[in-house]
Amino acid sequence: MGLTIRTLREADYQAFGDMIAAAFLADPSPSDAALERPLYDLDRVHGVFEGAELIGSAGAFVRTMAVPGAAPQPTAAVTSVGVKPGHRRRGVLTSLMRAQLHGLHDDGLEAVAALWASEGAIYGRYGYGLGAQFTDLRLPRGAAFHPGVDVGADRVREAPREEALPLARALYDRVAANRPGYLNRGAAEWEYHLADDESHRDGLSAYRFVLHPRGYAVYRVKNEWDDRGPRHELNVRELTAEDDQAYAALYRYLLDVDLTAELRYFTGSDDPVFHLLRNPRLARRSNRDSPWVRLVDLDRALTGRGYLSDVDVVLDVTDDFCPWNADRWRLTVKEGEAAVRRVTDEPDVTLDISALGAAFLGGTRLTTLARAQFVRERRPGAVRALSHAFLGETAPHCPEVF
Ligand SMILES: CC(=O)SCCNC(=O)CCNC(=O)[C@H](O)C(C)(C)COP(=O)(O)OP(=O)(O)OC[C@H]1O[C@@H](n2cnc3c(N)ncnc32)[C@H](O)[C@@H]1OP(=O)(O)O
Repeated sequence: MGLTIRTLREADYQAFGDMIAAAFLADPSPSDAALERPLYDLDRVHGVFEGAELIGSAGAFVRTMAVPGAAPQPTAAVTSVGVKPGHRRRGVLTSLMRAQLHGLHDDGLEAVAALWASEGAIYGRYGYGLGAQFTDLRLPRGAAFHPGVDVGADRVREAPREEALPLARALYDRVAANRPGYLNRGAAEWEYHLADDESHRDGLSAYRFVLHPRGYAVYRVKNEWDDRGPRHELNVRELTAEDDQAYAALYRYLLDVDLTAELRYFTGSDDPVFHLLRNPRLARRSNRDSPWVRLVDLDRALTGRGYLSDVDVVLDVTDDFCPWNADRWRLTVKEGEAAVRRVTDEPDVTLDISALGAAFLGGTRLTTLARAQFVRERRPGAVRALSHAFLGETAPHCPEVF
């Protein structure tokens, strides 16, 4: 039977939830389906049907994402990608990715798409590059800071969710725009991000909220007792602060919670807490990939971010999946202003669109990608100059999975 592809309608929502659950080897959850419904604009979820049966989907939330040196950019936050078991390796995902990326290009709203990949080998073929890495960080309770650390005198206190959430939201809005990789969050996104009924806790406690006048943290506790007593694990969901003193004060508080043995936090790869420690070797860190970034429209994406230095290079870009990007482009950054135009000049650098996606948030160096043979230099010095211009002041990080 032939396959058809179209965007979803309200009547498809239940089948969509059931199909995604089946794809992720989970059981359908009516409460999750209700929680997630406000997040979706079904016009932006593509479905593949075999006859009347929905067998695959790919959605995109409309969000903005902070980028280096410029205002946040509208970003397609790609989500709910799945194909039913039994229908795989017949090209369904490829047809979904094509419909989605070509649709985004036609709509002209978002020049960039980003996603969290379930498996690392899936999205490179569609022009996504590894845009950031996050760190699974573990610190032992009580780990001391170096003697120069100032945690200030402001009180850090715990507060009920109803009191803490509005303050956390306001604070997040103030800082997120300047943190590459952070997404804007409306009420529905906050509800989803901090969903706290039993099924979301994975055996851990309810969320606890910690407030500082210029920051907040949210954590859960995994209870564990052994023959030497309590060895609870404090799982930080989010720690956000407006300045370095508040940041250090919140970490100090979390590191000193009685009964715990270890703090665990999926944090940014350059989280400065490593340098706050008197003995940095106490930190155990392992890095993972995500989010992955895809330039939907190269010229709009590259002019929508800032650059660390001026540069003038001709890029020869390949893009098998979105052919409108495959061309020679001159990127000129002068006094912080970027211009991008199609040219026929000899190229300085040859690269695939996925390398530009990887470098877009300012965390993955193009010089590193050149050493990994994703980027080829045609004019000596061109990759170094381009790589420097792309760097951000901090490593990008996306503190939420979408
Ligand atoms: C943003 C997100 O939501 S990430 C979540 C992605 N979803 C999941 O992981 C749920 C479980 N998995 C699935 O639903 C499916 O296996 C999918 C969506 C990953 C792939 O769907 P399929 O329809 O089987 O993919 P399709 O047949 O179009 O494959 C396209 C290519 O990708 C490759 N591919 C597909 N899945 C994988 C994978 N998990 N790892 C490596 N390669 C893969 C295929 O081999 C094929 O390669 P080829 O073009 O060289 O032949």
